[in-house]
Amino acid sequence: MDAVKIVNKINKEHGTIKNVYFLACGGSLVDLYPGYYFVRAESAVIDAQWIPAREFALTPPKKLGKDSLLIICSHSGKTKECLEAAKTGMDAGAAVVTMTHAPGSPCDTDKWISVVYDWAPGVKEAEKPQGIVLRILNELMKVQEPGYKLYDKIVEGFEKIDDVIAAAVKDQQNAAWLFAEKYSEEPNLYIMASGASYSQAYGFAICSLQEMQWMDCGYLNSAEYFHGPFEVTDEDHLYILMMSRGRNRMMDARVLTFLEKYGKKYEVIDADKLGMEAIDDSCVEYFTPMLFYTMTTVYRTALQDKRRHPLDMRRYMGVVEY
Ligand SMILES: O=P(O)(O)OC[C@H]1O[C@](O)(CO)[C@@H](O)[C@@H]1O
Repeated sequence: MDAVKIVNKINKEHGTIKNVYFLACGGSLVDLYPGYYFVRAESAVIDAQWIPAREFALTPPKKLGKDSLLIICSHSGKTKECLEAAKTGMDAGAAVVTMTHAPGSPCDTDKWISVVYDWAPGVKEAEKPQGIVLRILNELMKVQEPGYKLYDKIVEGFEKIDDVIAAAVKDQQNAAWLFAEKYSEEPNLYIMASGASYSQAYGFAICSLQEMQWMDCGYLNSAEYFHGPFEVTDEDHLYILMMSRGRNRMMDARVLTFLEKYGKKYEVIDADKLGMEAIDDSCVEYFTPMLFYTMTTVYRTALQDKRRHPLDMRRYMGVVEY
């Protein structure tokens, strides 16, 4: 994927981009959240919105127009909500970029800018949806914002993240097996994280556990835990806390302090203990969701093996009409 080429084309055809809409469904929507969060936190000129694709098409923002950019992801390339969102953007004159794993699918068309990504083991983070988005945004902000300072550190981060994640998998594997051994039959659990990594609490819950394991669970932003949800905390409730590295870590740390005092069953996946200090502090929070995504695959595979519940087994999705 050539991010410079993509941004040059957008720049030539649309001028300055003033708002970016991140649109998809389910797991693909999860992949777009860190990019949305990045623009929201780092850009002085661009507004960002992260919206389920169908909602976007039904209630398109009034601001949508030529100076808008849509970033859409559909792994299968044929989810109708995503195609509908792309059409809504095209009709409004916006720039549209789609990412898909399926070459030749309806998403992969020359009607708009289409990126086809690989998803095989060993594919670098820079070439997977989260990385593709961050690279495009890094180029876009470099071109549009003279005061933008993170460019080089992000490029450097991509050189390091794959090794960090590979080592982290080895370090966390045993903990994941033990977690599955202990909690495979747990009736309910909560997943917490914050900042850009909140996406991974959401994805862990809705994709890995609800969809792939049919396990009852909820997701929470660590920032919200003390505003209601903590009232259910006791020695019986089970939590998974993904502790980020970066500015938002203090919110996860506050949750941990509370769980240590009032809870008993909690699993901590800690970016600070998994090598993320290799990435520069100025941008590490935008790489941490890549680490946590891989961690969710380690935990869900451990659960699959222990529970003898195949990750690909579905009773509704793609099986019945809905
Ligand atoms: O990424 P796609 O192909 O548009 O598909 C979205 C669907 O795939 C999942 O992300 C994973 O099965 C679902 O959450 C969602 O319904």
